[in-house]
Amino acid sequence: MAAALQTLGGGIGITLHWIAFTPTIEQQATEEQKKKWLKLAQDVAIVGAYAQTEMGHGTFVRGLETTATYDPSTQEFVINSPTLTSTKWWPGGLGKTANHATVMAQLYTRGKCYGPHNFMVQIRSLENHQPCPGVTLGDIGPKMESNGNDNGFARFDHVRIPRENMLMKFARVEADGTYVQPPSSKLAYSNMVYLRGTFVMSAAQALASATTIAVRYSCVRRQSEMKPGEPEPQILEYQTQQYKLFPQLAAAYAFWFASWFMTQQHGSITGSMEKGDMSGLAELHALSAGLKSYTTAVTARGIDVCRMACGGHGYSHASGLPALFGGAAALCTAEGENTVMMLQTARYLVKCFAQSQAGKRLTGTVAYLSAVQPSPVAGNRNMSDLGTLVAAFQHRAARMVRHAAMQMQGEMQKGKAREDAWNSCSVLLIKAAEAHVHSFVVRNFAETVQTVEVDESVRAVLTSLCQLYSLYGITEHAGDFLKDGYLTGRDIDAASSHLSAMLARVRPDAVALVDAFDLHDKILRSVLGRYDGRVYEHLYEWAKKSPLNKSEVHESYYKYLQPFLKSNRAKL
Ligand SMILES: CCCCCC(=O)SCCNC(=O)CCNC(=O)[C@H](O)C(C)(C)COP(=O)(O)OP(=O)(O)OC[C@H]1O[C@@H](n2cnc3c(N)ncnc32)[C@H](O)[C@@H]1OP(=O)(O)O
Ligand SMILES: Cc1cc2nc3c(=O)[nH]c(=O)nc-3n(C[C@H](O)[C@H](O)[C@H](O)COP(=O)(O)OP(=O)(O)OC[C@H]3O[C@@H](n4cnc5c(N)ncnc54)[C@H](O)[C@@H]3O)c2cc1C
Repeated sequence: MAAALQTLGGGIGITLHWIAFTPTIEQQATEEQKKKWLKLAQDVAIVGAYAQTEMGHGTFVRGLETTATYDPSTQEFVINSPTLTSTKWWPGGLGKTANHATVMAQLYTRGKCYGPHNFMVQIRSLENHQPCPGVTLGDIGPKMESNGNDNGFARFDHVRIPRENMLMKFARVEADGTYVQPPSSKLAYSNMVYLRGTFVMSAAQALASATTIAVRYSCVRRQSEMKPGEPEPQILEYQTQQYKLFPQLAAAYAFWFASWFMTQQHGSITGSMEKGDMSGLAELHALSAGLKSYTTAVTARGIDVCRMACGGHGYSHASGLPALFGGAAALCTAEGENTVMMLQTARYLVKCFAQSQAGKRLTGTVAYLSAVQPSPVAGNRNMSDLGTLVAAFQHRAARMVRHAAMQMQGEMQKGKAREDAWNSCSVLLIKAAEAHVHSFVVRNFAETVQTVEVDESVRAVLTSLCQLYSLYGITEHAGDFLKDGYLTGRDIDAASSHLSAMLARVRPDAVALVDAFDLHDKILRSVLGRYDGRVYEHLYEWAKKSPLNKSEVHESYYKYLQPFLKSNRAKL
C-alpha cells in the first residue's frame, strides 16, 4: 500500500511523509509519543507533512510567525497564524494529501517566547478528509516541476492541541507551563540536518540518472563526419562530448561516495548525541549544509549539461532530462537554500580557523586547515598522482579560508561590527566554503577508490574516474591554484593533458560505468536512456501518444486557424 501511494501522481504527494514527517517523529518525539504516532506513520495509517516554511519565512527559522501558546488551564497549546505571511507555504503534501502535520511554531508559555519548536497537529478528519475546525488548507499552484506533488498552504485559527502534542524529546513544557531547556537549542533543527544529508544521495542518484541517459544516448546517436567519407560516428567519440559527460559521471560517483560518508557520520554523531555528547553536532551541521549545497548545485548544472549534450531530443520530455533538472533545481532551494547553507559552513570554517590560530589542533573534516603550510612549495608536481591532487585541493581551500577569515578580521580592525564585516566578506566566505567542500569530496573519493573492496580491474577504472574528477576541478578553477604559486602554469598544462588522457581512458568503460548504477528503465523514464538502446522506434511511439495527436485535425483549427486563414484569403 505504502509503495503504491508513493508512486501515486496527480495531486497526491506522499514523499514528504517519508523523508520529513516520519523522520521528525523518529528524531524529535519521546518514546511515549513514538508509541502513539510512529507506527501509524510507518504503516501510513496517517499521512503527514513537515510544515515549517511560511509565506514570509523559509530560511530564517527564528523568524517564523506561527505561534503555539500554552494554556495551563486546559493543558493545551493554541496554534495560530497571526498574519498572512505566517501562512505555512510550500510543505509537500500539505495541500490535499496530509491529514497530520508537524508544525514548527514559536513556543510561548507564561508570556515568554522560547523559539521554534515542533508540534503534531491533525489537519484533516480521518473520516471524510475535510479540514479540521480552524484549519484552512490548499495547494499553492503550479510549480517549475513536480506538479504531481501538492505543495500546500495552511492557516491555523486558534487551533487547540493537547500539551502532549509538542514533540518533547529535547525540550519540554510541564503541565504548569514550566519550560524545560533542551541540551542544545539547535536540536529542534536535527531533522533538517538529517534531511540535508539525504539530499547528497538524492543529488548523486539524479546525476547518475542523467549521465546514464546521456552516455547511453551518445552511443546510439550518430552524427556528422569525423573524417570525410567515413560513416557518421557515435557522438561519444567527440572529445567535446566526453568533456561534457565524463566529469558529470565522475561527480555522480564522487557524490555517491560522499553520501556514504555523510550517512556514516550522521549515524555515529547522533549516536553520541543520544548519550548526551553534543560535541559533533557543529561539524555535522557544517558538513551536511556544505555537502547539500555543493552537490545539489553541481548536480543541477550537470543535468542541464547532459540535456544539452543530447541535442533536441534532450529538450523533449521523452528524454526524462527536463524533469530530472526540475527536480534537482528544487533541491538547491529546499531544505535550506544553497547560499545560506554554504554560509553556515563558512561560519564553522572561520570559527575553526580562529581556533587553529590560537593553537588548537583541528580534527575531522577540517583537520587539514591546521596542517597546510601557508607558504607554497612550488615545483614540478606529478599531476597524475592522486595524493598530489588531494593536497592541491586542500591547499587551495586552506588558503581561501585563511584569506576570507583574515579579510574579515581586517574589516573588524577598521572598526566594522562583526555582522557588517561578515556581510562584506560573504562572497569570499562562500567561495572558501565551496573550496572546502570540494576538497572534502576529492579526498573522500580518493580514499574510497583506494580502500573499497573491489576487483583490481574495477579499482583501476574508479581511480581513473577520480583522477578525471580532480583534474577537471583543477582546470576549471585554475586561478585558485595558481594564485599563491602552489601550482605553476606548467602544472596546469600537465593537468589539462592528463585530463585529455583520462577522457580517452574512461571512454571504453563509460557504458559499463553507467550500467553499474543499475537504474531500471521504469526509474529512468527516458526513451533516450533505454537499456535496449531502441531509441528511435520508442521515440516515435512516445510522440504518437501525445494528446495533440488524438485527432488528425485539432479542434483549434476550426476555432482559430480556419477563420483566420479564411479572413486573410478574403483580403487577397
Ligand atoms: C524534497 C524537498 C523537501 C524539502 C523540505 C524542506 O524544505 S523543510 C524546510 C527546510 N528549511 C530549512 O532548511 C531552513 C534553513 N534555515 C535554517 O536551518 C536556520 O534558519 C539557519 C541554520 C540558516 C540559521 O539558524 P539560526 O539563525 O538559528 O542560527 P545562526 O545562523 O544564528 O547560528 C547560530 C549557531 O547555531 C548553529 N546552528 C545553526 N543551525 C544548526 C543546526 N541545524 N545544527 C547545529 N547547529 C546549528 C550555527 O552553526 C551557529 O553556531 P556558532 O554560534 O557556534 O557559530
Ligand atoms: C520543491 C520544494 C519543496 C519544499 N518542501 C517543503 C516542505 O516540505 N516543508 C517546508 O517546511 N518547506 C518546504 N519548502 C520550502 C523551502 O524549505 C524554502 O523555500 C527554503 O528554505 C528557502 O526559504 P525561502 O523560500 O523563504 O527563500 P529565502 O530565504 O527568502 O531566500 C531568498 C533569497 O534570499 C537569500 N538569503 C536569505 N537569507 C540569507 C542570508 N542570511 N544571507 C544571504 N542570503 C540570504 C537566499 O540565498 C535566496 O537567494 C520547499 C521548497 C521547494 C522549492
